[in-house]
Amino acid sequence: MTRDTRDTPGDAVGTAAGPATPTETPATPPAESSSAVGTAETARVCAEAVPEADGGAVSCTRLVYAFGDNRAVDGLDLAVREGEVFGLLGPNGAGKTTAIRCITTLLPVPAGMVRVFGHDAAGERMAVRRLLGYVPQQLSADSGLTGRENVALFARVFDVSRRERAARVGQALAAVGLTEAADRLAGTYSGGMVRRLELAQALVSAPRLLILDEPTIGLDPIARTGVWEHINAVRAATGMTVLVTTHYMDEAEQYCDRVGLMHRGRIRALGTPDELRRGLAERQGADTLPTLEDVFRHVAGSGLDDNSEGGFRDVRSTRRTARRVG
Ligand SMILES: Nc1ncnc2c1ncn2[C@@H]1O[C@H](COP(=O)(O)OP(=O)(O)OP(=O)(O)O)[C@@H](O)[C@H]1O
Repeated sequence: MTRDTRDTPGDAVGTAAGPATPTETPATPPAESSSAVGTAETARVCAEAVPEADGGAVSCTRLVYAFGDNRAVDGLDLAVREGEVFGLLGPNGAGKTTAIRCITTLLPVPAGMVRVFGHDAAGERMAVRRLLGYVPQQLSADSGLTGRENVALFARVFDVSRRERAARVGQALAAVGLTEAADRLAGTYSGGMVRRLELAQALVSAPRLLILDEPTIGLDPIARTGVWEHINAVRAATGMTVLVTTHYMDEAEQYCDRVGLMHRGRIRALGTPDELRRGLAERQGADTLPTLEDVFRHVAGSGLDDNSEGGFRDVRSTRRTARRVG
């Protein structure tokens, strides 16, 4: 198990480390993206894709983030409501991770606006970081430490008081079902246990917003279910908001209150999984209810077929993530 240097624990919890050094040029907001799938059909499906006025957990307004000429996030409007599980779906290279890294303050906000519980991610970075827990795609646990030591490390970075620390670490481990394995080296954990350990690391600060970037990638179905059960149990107990990216449509259907289908840097459709499926069935006059994947294909069109936005880097990243938890 190796550590990926793109997301260190400091990055992941976002208190000690500054944002990742940008290797990109700031972008200006797009008038209207040339890459947009700008059909009337899309416009109808996207009718809801406008941020709510206020009071939400996360709000992105015309967020743009570019790597050189590549607008990874291209005028993103997104509103996540307090207390919901919101799924950000999209093919490789859709811009999900980049958007999330702007929301977590690990990347700057070159154009547009990002707010987390009303705090400006550009101007109030520390306030934003204090409110969130983040499980990145890349490994954020150290195989040479025990589960308890890993979570304790995050508790220190999060500035959990020394008096409370041991109890909070124990609670976080218990919340993800790792009490018995807590004093074993993380290097001996299964893929599912590693993911639950990373969940405990993110939960130790009792965040109001938990952000998970592909939390179940590379896990078998039982381990995937286990991760979700623990997320849901914590959410039920605390009322925290969850923002999750996933490629798994079945997970989105089962566990997300609402989903945003992202493609080429923007949300192309937004709603509950059921609303999206029924909406497409109505538009197509279909007798049977389409799947969420059908909705996605309808919205993203041919862009999904060749994964045109997701090149070598994206595939490599996905495989590496899958391998390291497998
Ligand atoms: N550090 C980087 N340097 C250059 N280009 C990048 C970098 N990170 C992302 N990109 C590019 O930005 C675009 C969006 O990538 P991003 O990782 O945000 O997509 P994603 O939807 O999260 O994909 P995946 O599902 O594979 O994680 C892609 O074209 C990608 O190649």
